[in-house]
Amino acid sequence: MKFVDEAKIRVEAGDGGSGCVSFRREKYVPRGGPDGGDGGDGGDVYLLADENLNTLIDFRFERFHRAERGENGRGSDCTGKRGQDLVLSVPVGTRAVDEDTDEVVGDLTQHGQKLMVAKGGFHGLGNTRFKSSTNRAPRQKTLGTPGEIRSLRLELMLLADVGLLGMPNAGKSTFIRSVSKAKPKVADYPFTTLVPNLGVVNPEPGRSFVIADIPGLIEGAADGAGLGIRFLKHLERCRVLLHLIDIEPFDGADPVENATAIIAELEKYSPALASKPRWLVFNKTDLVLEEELQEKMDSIIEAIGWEGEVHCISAYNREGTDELAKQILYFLDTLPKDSDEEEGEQKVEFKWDSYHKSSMEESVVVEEDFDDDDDDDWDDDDDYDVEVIYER
Ligand SMILES: Nc1nc2c(ncn2[C@@H]2O[C@H](COP(=O)(O)OP(=O)(O)OP(=O)(O)O)[C@@H](O)[C@H]2O)c(=O)[nH]1
Ligand SMILES: [Mg+2]
Repeated sequence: MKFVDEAKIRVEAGDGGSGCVSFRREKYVPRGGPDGGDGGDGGDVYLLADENLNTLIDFRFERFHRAERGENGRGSDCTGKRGQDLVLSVPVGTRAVDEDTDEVVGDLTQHGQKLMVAKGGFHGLGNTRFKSSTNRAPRQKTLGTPGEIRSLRLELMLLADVGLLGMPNAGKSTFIRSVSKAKPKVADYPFTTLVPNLGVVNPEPGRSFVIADIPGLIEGAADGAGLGIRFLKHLERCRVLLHLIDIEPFDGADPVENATAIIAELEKYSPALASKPRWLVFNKTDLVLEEELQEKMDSIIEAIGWEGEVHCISAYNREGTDELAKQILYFLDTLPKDSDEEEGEQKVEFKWDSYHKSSMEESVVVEEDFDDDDDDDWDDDDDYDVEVIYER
């Protein structure tokens, strides 16, 4: 089963700054030569893989991203400043696809990997560059070339960070509805959920994780009862499991038996999965009187011999759910990352240099109405047919 998070964005690299036409004008320096500086290159747009991000949710809210334009050149041989690059952080595993051509721009597979997605325009040349023995007062300059504009589709194969475990009807789907935008079906009968659902939880701006809701387990699941354990494999790559316990099952079942059954099935299925960090979450606390709640929880915890973390929520009323989501986020931060050993920035080759060559060819302009207040005729042969061979 594929879970893909997707976002469409538009990236615009900065335009190159234009060259300048200017002449040195100074007392006691007659016939000062050309001194128009070059423009600066436009900034590029990069994607940077960041393992601290899990989803593309932020890109849904902010779609347009633009790098800085290069400054124009100025007189006195001043070169314009290069435009600043724009670096967009994306989760590791993101693939960038060009929306217009469906070409894969690149995959970001490792933390720190950097991919150029739009190249900044090249700078224009100032008139100093056109100086020659036959044309000592050139009035030519070139404009900067436009930065590349690209519509991108970012795709991310989602891996759930958090998996939900529990009996049918424990309220797993209700919980995922309360903390994310996912809307799996909720109903008061067992096995409402037949296929896993993923939800993106966004407890703090710019930070999020993915939670997976799988069909409920029952006793004997490891041997095929109910929907069996075939969905447990979806939890294998989760980093935390939440075991939801219905504190007041409406069919009168004993929460202790339910909880032990789940733990037993989990251990039977895979000791590795059973040894993952796991939190106990009591749900439907609204059905129990407040003064009895603690006592009830304590007795269940004692009966199953639980020593790990415990939380209580009412998924239906959204009580304690946001708090729990935040705690999960902080806990995920403390876990070691897969890629801790292999860090380092990697640049990926950029393929579209030819794009700029073509736009460069059209961009030589001549500044005809340049206000040259020096009326001497020391070099007035308007020699405009200067050949420009643009090289970086
Ligand atoms: N009173 C109360 N009812 C809840 C709460 N959370 C869930 N329920 C109800 O419990 C029933 C089952 O909820 P689901 O979210 O479908 O349970 P599930 O664990 O996803 O069940 P399966 O998909 O069948 O495994 C629904 O009728 C919910 O309205 C809660 O906090 N309080
Ligand atoms: Mg469900």
